[in-house]
Amino acid sequence: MNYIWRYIKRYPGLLALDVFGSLFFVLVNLGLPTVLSIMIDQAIIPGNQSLLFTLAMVMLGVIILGALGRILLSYASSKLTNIMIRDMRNDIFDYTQKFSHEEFEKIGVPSLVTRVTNDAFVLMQFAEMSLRLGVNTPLMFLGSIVMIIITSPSLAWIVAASMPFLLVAIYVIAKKSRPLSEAQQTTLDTINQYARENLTGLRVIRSFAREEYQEERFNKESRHYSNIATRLFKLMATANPIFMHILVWMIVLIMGLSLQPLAVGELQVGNLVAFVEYAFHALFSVMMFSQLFIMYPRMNVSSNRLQEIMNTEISISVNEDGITQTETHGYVTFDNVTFAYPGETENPVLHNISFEAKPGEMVAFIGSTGSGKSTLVQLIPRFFDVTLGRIIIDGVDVRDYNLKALRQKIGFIPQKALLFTGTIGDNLRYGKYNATENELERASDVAQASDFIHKTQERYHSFLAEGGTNLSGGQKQRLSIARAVVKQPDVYIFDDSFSALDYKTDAELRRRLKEVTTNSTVLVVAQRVSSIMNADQIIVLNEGEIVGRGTHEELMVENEIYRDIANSQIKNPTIEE
Ligand SMILES: Nc1ncnc2c1ncn2[C@@H]1O[C@H](COP(=O)(O)OP(=O)(O)OP(=O)(O)O)[C@@H](O)[C@H]1O
Repeated sequence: MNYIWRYIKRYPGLLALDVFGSLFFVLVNLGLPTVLSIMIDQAIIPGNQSLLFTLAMVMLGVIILGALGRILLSYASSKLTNIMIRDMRNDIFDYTQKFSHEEFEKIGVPSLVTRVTNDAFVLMQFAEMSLRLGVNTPLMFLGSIVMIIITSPSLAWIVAASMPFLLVAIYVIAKKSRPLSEAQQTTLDTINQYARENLTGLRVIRSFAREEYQEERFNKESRHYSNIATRLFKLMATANPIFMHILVWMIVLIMGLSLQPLAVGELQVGNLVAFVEYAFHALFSVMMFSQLFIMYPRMNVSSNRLQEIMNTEISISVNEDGITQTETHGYVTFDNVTFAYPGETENPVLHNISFEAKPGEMVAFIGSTGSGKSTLVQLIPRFFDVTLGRIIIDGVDVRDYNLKALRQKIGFIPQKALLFTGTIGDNLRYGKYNATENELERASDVAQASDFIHKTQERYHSFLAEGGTNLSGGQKQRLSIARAVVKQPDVYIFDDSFSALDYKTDAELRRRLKEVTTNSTVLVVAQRVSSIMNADQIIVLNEGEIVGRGTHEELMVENEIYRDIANSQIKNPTIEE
């Protein structure tokens, strides 16, 4: 509730309008039974036509005012909830932008999506309901109780006696709904996860002919969700008949016990009608308010899930006041770096890594799969922070930089090329939004991407489908390399980014890259010896440790692991450039 209130109180004007609409609505609705009572007792029964007409006009006026109050209330509550949810979603989105990989892994991307969409929607429903019912139902209840006592104190106990039945029913329903709501949201996370996996992994699923397995897995979870939802709906559906039952019994009791006071003239017919109406309003207010109470656990679950995002501590801060300028550009030093993935401190995946690289140099990393090559280079832009030791760029520990300034220095080309929806030009300008077409042309030329770009009808204006699915793996990799070249970073990091290229293109691309990287440091993770044999320094990793370093020629003589890797590949004649 606090979480919703934090957003709603930002708009006091709309909140005041909501309260005003509620007050108006309550006053008008409390007035109606009294007008009706006067109408029956003083106009209809004595046959006073002119008073009847006057009171009918008063009633019409009251009804119109009531409708205006309701319109005002609906306007204020829906506008306020819409603004609230917009602000809430924006805040979450902005906050998650600052998340490091650790935070994303902790919550999980599918769960984040469910939270921002579904959980936020639950909060929106609750907020709208609270604004619509939160003020007018308690007021209506109190007002009705006062009017009940005024109208017929001798019958008031019947209303009081009905209340405990109503309150117990509300409590039981709310209590039972909480675990169901929790289970519902968690199941939705899993459904979302399966749907994502299914859509992104469509080709693999089809090639392994595992559609049925996927379907079964998805259907199972879907059935589970549907079962929970049905139980929840059934529970909610029982609420209304129970409430109506209590209401009807109360009215029957009032009618039965009113015969005696009516007979002796203690009670007028009009008063009785007004009394029944006030009793109805009192119970109905509790019933309406109970909807909030019943929905509260569900809202609470969703609110906790959203607050969990906002309360997640960001392990790698943006460091706004960090260093933004350095004298040199591109000097990289690993000083005794040890790294363990968060939560796995017992088993570091990198041990005591030290090396240096300077502008104009190419340092390459090779080793068996899982030896820690990708992890090592991901520490430079601080996707994760080192556990022990330091990484120094241009004389400054990476943790002391303003994060944006640090990443500005780096051109990271990931293992899996990722492009965004938009034109080829938009994608190439991702790291330098004001790059000219000439710059794009040059970068594409270096990245061996010009040929296929020129073959497209609109060249740099050609549209790429989501994730670049209308391109081949090699084309995506070349565009991803061109994107980094456009940025002209101080440090290039190629994380196995040549793997989808044929040997000839790979060799030509590396030759051309030299032209644009004379003042930059190039770090290359590779599986193919041919991609790195011209490196100034090759670092051989094994199980997270450096087990060899030197040039290709030196390592071929001195290092058995390197020699084994190279020999297994040199059997392929195309390796020779
Ligand atoms: N996000 C992660 N959380 C926990 N452990 C991880 C994570 N990513 C990688 N690892 C582990 O870290 C080790 C090194 O992985 P890394 O991806 O750096 O190896 P690599 O040498 O780049 O392998 P490859 O050549 O197959 O890409 C592996 O044992 C891997 O299981």
